[in-house]
Amino acid sequence: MRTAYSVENVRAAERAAMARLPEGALMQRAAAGLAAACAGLLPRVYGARVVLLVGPGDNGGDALYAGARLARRGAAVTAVPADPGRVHPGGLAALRAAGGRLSAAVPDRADLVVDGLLGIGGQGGLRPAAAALAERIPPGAPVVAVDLPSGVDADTGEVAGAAVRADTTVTFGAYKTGLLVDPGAALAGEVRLVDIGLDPAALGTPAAAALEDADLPTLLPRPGAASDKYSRGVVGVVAGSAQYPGAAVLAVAGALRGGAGAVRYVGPAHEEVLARYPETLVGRGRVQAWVVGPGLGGDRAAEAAQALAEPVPVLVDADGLRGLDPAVLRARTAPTLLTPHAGEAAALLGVPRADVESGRLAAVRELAGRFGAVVLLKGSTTLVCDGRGPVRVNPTGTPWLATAGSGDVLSGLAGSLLAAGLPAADAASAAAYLHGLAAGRAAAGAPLLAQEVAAALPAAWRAVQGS
Ligand SMILES: NC(=O)C1=CN([C@@H]2O[C@H](COP(=O)(O)OP(=O)(O)OC[C@H]3O[C@@H](n4cnc5c(N)ncnc54)[C@H](OP(=O)(O)O)[C@@H]3O)[C@@H](O)[C@H]2O)[C@@H](O)CC1
Ligand SMILES: Nc1ncnc2c1ncn2[C@@H]1O[C@H](COP(=O)(O)OP(=O)(O)O)[C@@H](O)[C@H]1O
Ligand SMILES: [K+]
Repeated sequence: MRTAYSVENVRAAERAAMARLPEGALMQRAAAGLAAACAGLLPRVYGARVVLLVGPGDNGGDALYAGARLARRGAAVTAVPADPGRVHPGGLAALRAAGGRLSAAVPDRADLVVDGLLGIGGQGGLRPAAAALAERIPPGAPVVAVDLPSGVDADTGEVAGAAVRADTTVTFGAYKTGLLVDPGAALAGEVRLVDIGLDPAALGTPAAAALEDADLPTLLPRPGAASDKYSRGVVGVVAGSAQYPGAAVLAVAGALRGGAGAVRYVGPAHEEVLARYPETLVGRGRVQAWVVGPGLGGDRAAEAAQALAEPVPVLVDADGLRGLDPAVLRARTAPTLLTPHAGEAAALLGVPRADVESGRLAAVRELAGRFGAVVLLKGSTTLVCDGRGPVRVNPTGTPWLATAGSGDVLSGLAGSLLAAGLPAADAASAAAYLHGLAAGRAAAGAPLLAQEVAAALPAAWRAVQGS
């Protein structure tokens, strides 16, 4: 599990480390890691044109000390301060002593740009002087962000106004939440973590976590020698309509690949479902989890209400989410998993869709709290929140997944894992992980059909089991 921490917790761990280390040691470690990463990105350090964008705080200090190291190896280093009256004095002296120079304007050409405008001390959108420098980055120059791309909120990934788009982010001591969640994650590029000697215990509880391949084998169900189809779990799928029969087929496809022992389909599209998947049971009966919503069409609160009245885990998606009553969900004893995309989340919260897109972390937390449910918020970074532990951020996937029906496959898959007995947050995050992995493999750089995501699930499952 890759864990990320709040600024408050990172600051606390830094204070604890600083108390036992000589002054400036942490910044020197950060600068050494940063300089090494920059050197690795340059074909040759000697003679390379390196531009440092330098903010007024310690983030600028890191950039200046790293610049000094590169200058000592023969790079031509130019530092451009956002505020010439506020520059880290020690860093500036080090850069000057190493032969680096200061400039008021961003040079037109650079082999590497180091963004040291703002780190975890950034508040709100970039102020005009910093924004002006960010906008002057020479096109095509690789950009390395120091700790996080300036303009990205470290705790939420939110961006208010201008921000730096980095190819690589070198972050210190611990991942910050904003590096995992869009839009911040998309601006961070490849994130590298430099160990500066923070005590993991001093970091406290993570704010966010992302599964890795190695986490999956312990989460995914595996039938034992004595298993039968019922003990593996039966998942019921209430999906599809005359208008959207395909949603039923796709949700059943996901469910069949998800580890339950049997899939029971309830709805009008049974002929289409059976034609494609004769393995499916048809009609109501006992289940260990319900999936309600994909392709139901219109306002179908009644279907959702019927499933929610049973004391088994229920996943509610798509049309099933309309008009959901928080009081009904809060009164349930079995887990509820909601899987909205940004538009559905906005409708549930009564806010514009753009607010959810720009504040995904806040939205998923608010939904989980308000509905007393586990919430999987779909999108470019899928988030899972159970209202208690760290928010899970899904690291797999591809923009090719933004194709009709792929969410139906995800619902079936997650519901199947619920039926197999996984806790709702684990079912949701494991499903999102496998779904994204399968999509990436199946797309391989070309347009993707939702049914191909379902077909690629077994290979994704095998791949993580072998990790
Ligand atoms: N602590 C440690 O042990 C270690 C810390 N390390 C490094 O320190 C970084 C944190 O440094 P930091 O605390 O000095 O904050 P930083 O990110 O440089 O920004 C603060 C400055 O920016 C300004 N400012 C704020 N918002 C702004 C905006 N929107 N637009 C424009 N300006 C804005 C703000 O101005 P003020 O509000 O005071 O007027 C203040 O002057 C951290 O990310 C890591 O890189 C590493 O060396 C490892 C060891
Ligand atoms: N830009 C994107 N990058 C990666 N994945 C995406 C992106 N946009 C959407 N997705 C994923 O694609 C799926 C779309 O689901 P959904 O919106 O419910 O579509 P549908 O209702 O057509 O099935 C979700 O798993 C979502 O996380
Ligand atoms: K930065």
